[in-house]
Formats: sequence, C-alpha cells, structure tokens
Amino acid sequence: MNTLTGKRPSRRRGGDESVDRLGVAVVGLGGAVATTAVAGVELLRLGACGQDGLPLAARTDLVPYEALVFGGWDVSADDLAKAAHLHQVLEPAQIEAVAPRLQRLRPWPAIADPDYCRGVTGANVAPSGSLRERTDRVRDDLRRFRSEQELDEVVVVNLASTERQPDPAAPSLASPEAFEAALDGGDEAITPAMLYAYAALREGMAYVNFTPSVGADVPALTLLAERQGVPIAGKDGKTGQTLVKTVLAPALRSRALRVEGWYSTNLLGNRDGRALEDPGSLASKTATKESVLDAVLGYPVEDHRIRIEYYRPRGDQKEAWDNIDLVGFLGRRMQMKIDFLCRDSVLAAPLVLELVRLLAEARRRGERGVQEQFGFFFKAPMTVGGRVPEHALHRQESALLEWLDGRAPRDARP
Ligand SMILES: O=P([O-])([O-])O[C@@H]1[C@@H](O)[C@H](O)[C@@H](O)[C@H](O)[C@@H]1O
Repeated sequence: MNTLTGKRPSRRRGGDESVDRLGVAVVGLGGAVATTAVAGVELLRLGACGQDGLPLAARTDLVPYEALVFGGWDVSADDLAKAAHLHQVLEPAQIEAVAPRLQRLRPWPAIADPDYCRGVTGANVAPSGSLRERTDRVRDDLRRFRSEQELDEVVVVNLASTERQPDPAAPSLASPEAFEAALDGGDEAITPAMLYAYAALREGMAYVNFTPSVGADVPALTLLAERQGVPIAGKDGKTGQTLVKTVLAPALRSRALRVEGWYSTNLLGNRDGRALEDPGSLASKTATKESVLDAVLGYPVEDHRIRIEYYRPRGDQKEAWDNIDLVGFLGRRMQMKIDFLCRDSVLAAPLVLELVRLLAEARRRGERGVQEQFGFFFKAPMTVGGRVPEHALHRQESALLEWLDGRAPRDARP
C-alpha cells in the first residue's frame, strides 16, 4: 500500500501500467458457472488444483488468476459456499477447502425482470424503479466495489440466466442518444442485461456477455463502447456441444463430406436448464447454437435441429448427443454419433476466467468497442458492423493468438 496515495503499488509489465487487483463484477454471481469460477480461483491460489481446462494458463503476460477479485449480483442472496453446495459441481472437499473465502461473498441485490426471464426468479432484487434508477444503482455498486476493494480495473461479466429476446428493431436501441432518452422515459425493449452493460460502459469498465441474452450487442451500446473507449465481447460461451461442432464441421467441409442433417440433443438439470424451459429463453439459446453450422459449411443444412431438455436428475452433468448424417463419394450415406458426457460449468468457468484476463489486456492496449479476436470463446461472436463471424475453432484460435502476440492489426482480423 502506498501511504501517500492510499493505493497499492502497480506492477509494471513491459513499461506499461499493469493490474494488481482485477475486479470481476458478475451478473449471476450465485450461479453454477460463477461459483465454479470463484472457487476455482481460490483453489488455484491454494495450489490445490491444476491448470487443466484453462486454455491460456501458459500466458504469463496476462493478469494472473490470483489477481482476480470477485463481486456481483444475484437474485439469490445465498453466500457462495452455500450456492456451491447447492449446484453440486465441485466436490464437497473442494468447497470446504475454500469455504471461508466463499462465505464472505454475498451477492448484491439484482436487477430482475420476470418478463424477460421467467424460469429463474428470487427475492434478492433491488427495489423496482425507473430504468434510470436501476442503472444508477448498478453504477453505484460498481463504484463501491472498485473503491472498497482497491481495484485497478473492473470487468463486468454477464453469467445470468438466459433472457428472452427483445424487439431488435426498437428505435431506443438504435443509438446511444435514443437509449439515454428511453432510460428516462421507460421502454420495454430495454432488457436487464442491457442495463448492466450500459452501467459498465458508463463506468468505463470492459464488458463480456457469456450468455445468449441481448446485452451490449445493440447499436446503441456498441457505439457507446466505442465512444467510452471500452472493449466489449460476446456472446454465449462456446463450451461443449458447439465447441465440438465447430471443430468437426470444418473437417467435414475440408473432405467435401456433405452434411445432410445434424441433430443435437442436450439433457441438463442445472439452473440454466430450468431457465431454458421457458420458450422465450429457449429461443435465445437455440438461436446462438444454430448460428454456427451453415456459416462453417458454406451451405444451408435444412435439417439442423437443436433440442434442449431440462432433466433434473442430471444437474450440471450435461449429456450432449449428436447424430450427423453425411453424404460421401458416389452418394453413399454415413452416420456419425457423438455422446459428450460433460459438466457444463466445469467447461464454462475457465473460459470466463480467460475472458476476464483478455478484456483486461484489451483495456491495457487501449482497444475499444467489439473485440472480434475473442470469438474463440463464443457461440455467436460479436463482430464489427454485423459481418458474419468466423466460427471454425482453429481459425478463431489463430486470430486470438496473433492478437496476443501483437501480430494482427485490429482492423485486419477476420
Ligand atoms: O456450448 P454448448 O454445449 O453448445 O451449449 C450449451 C447449451 O446447450 C446448454 O443449454 C447451456 O446450458 C450451456 O451453458 C451451453 O450454452
């Protein structure tokens, strides 16, 4: 601590101002993904777990995992130790090892709107008020978090339950000015996810949307991010089934094996699965899951089906089953079956940790607006000017690594 300024001294990397304490303000802090991410960092800090599942663990030029400081909002007020026990992602012994630190984390009251997310509700909600009052409240939370925790930077991450889509053509979403006016006047096209995104941007904080909800991906907020000089990335983490799809589909295309149909089923019983029982929320998720295949193959697959079933006994242990119908040489048909018995939050949490570190790096480099080079992590990567995103994982990885190594000028990325 510097006794003159009252601030901790900053480490310096390569002559640049660096980050000692990186705040992570999570929308949905009590959820399975967030509790796994927080507990994971605590276990890493204790040296009680390895780095499997963390794709950028070798990048010592990024903020270390141990520098992350968590806070955030949730509709449940349970502390994170209790939440972690409920979600049953971690072993009880893993939770016990870090319980004192998890118990100290209690979510702040959330901005919730049951009209946008019917499946998951709770009592830990901020008093309702105008849209402006709600964003003011979120901004206060962020400022308090930054000062109380003596943070150098804060990244805001959306990990909340999936919302239904708003009307994308609503005039209030078309420009920052229209959005500002709508905050004062009220507008049902403005979703809770957008309120958090707006608050982050106005506070000059980077924003990541790991959900299919519409957050910063409307013209009003992408433009605001540019103006505020803040990097943003999204959306919807590419964790299990879609990860496999975007590895396999480029290979099938390379071998000219025509995909006639691709049937993808998901069985899961976690809180996300419950949220997706609502048809509005489900439509948001299937839209991001559907978006990848035609773009990778270069032709439409009429029979690309996505099914998501909430099946409680599985909890977070998701089964993602795929059947692929292929046509090869001489018109002969073949089938391929994949059964991925995965753990939803174990796949997702490390990606969240990497994204937070990357957004901090983008901020350090003075990047602003949509960060396409982080498309590697998303099912529906945000792009500049709405161009079709790259979905093939190997090309996304190259773009990310080139950016990390400083080889790709920002406007030359795919
Ligand atoms: O990444 P992926 O396995 O294709 O997609 C998954 C969805 O099918 C699932 O419904 C959701 O709960 C997961 O968080 C993840 O988004």
